[in-house]
Amino acid sequence: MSSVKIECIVNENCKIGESPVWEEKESSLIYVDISGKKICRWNSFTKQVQSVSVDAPVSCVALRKSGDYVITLGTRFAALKWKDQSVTTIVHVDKDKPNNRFNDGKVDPAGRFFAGTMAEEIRPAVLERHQGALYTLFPDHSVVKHFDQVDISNGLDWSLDHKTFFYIDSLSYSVDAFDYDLQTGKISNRRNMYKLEKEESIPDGMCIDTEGKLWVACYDGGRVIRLDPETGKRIQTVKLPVDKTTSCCFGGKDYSEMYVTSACQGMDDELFSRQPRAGGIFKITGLGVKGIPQHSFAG
Ligand SMILES: O=C(O)[C@H](O)[C@@H](O)[C@H](O)[C@H](O)CO
Ligand SMILES: [Zn+2]
Repeated sequence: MSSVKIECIVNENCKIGESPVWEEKESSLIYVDISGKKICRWNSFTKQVQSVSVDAPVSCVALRKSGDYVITLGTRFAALKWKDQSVTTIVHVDKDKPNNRFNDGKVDPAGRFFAGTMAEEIRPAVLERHQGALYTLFPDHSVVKHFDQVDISNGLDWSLDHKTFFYIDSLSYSVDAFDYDLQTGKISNRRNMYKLEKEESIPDGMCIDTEGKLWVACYDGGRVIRLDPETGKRIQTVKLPVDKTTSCCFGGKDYSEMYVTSACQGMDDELFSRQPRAGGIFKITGLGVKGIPQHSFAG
């Protein structure tokens, strides 16, 4: 019955590919290579990748209402103008933590940019613990810290009714839920929604589909899993030909395709020779579900 097909659409070895975002107006997939320090744009018509190099780890990219993009660069929220390849700092966070950098981020349904930080890794998943925090950049460029003590700030998306915020601190091996107040952007009432099984390894990026189910990329698990937040159960597993799957988003025509980023940093030669597509970008078709367009930062 299943006609799930997986294709490597960008056969380049991102060190840490992350933050895939479908940009409808360009029919393109935007993503970053965190330690490769670049923002990339894959055009679905030409199949070509353009990129902008920056001077620090760039951990996520989001669309901006006024056009162009917002990014998290080192410990800064910044604006990126694609044409002139110019980057301007909006706000600096974690100023007292020189070893920190931002990690995953996403824009909420009201146009606020959420992103969290972490200590720089010594090697994958090995880092000074509890150094990260979760922040929101509001459209007026003010910043709020929601909580700290985070290991690796990841995941994040909102339920379709905007009443729940889903979040991952990777080293907790769980997907958490919060109550969400869309009016204020406040989160409360943290609880565990799903605990990863051993072979699923480390939860990383995630996205929601039009049925309200969550798709989580499993770092070192070589898969994306589909979770039902109502029951806290896994309902589907899709395996990929690389272990270090980092994040996922829906895109393409009608948002019926899933795009998955991956990483190769920290792999030894033996593993790399068995997984030469590590760090590539993958497209999954035939899932039979669709996603929703990403929100744009309103500031
Ligand atoms: O992509 C990210 O979110 C982090 O920046 C990565 O470094 C991995 O998640 C981490 O290595 C897994 O533990
Ligand atoms: Zn991540």
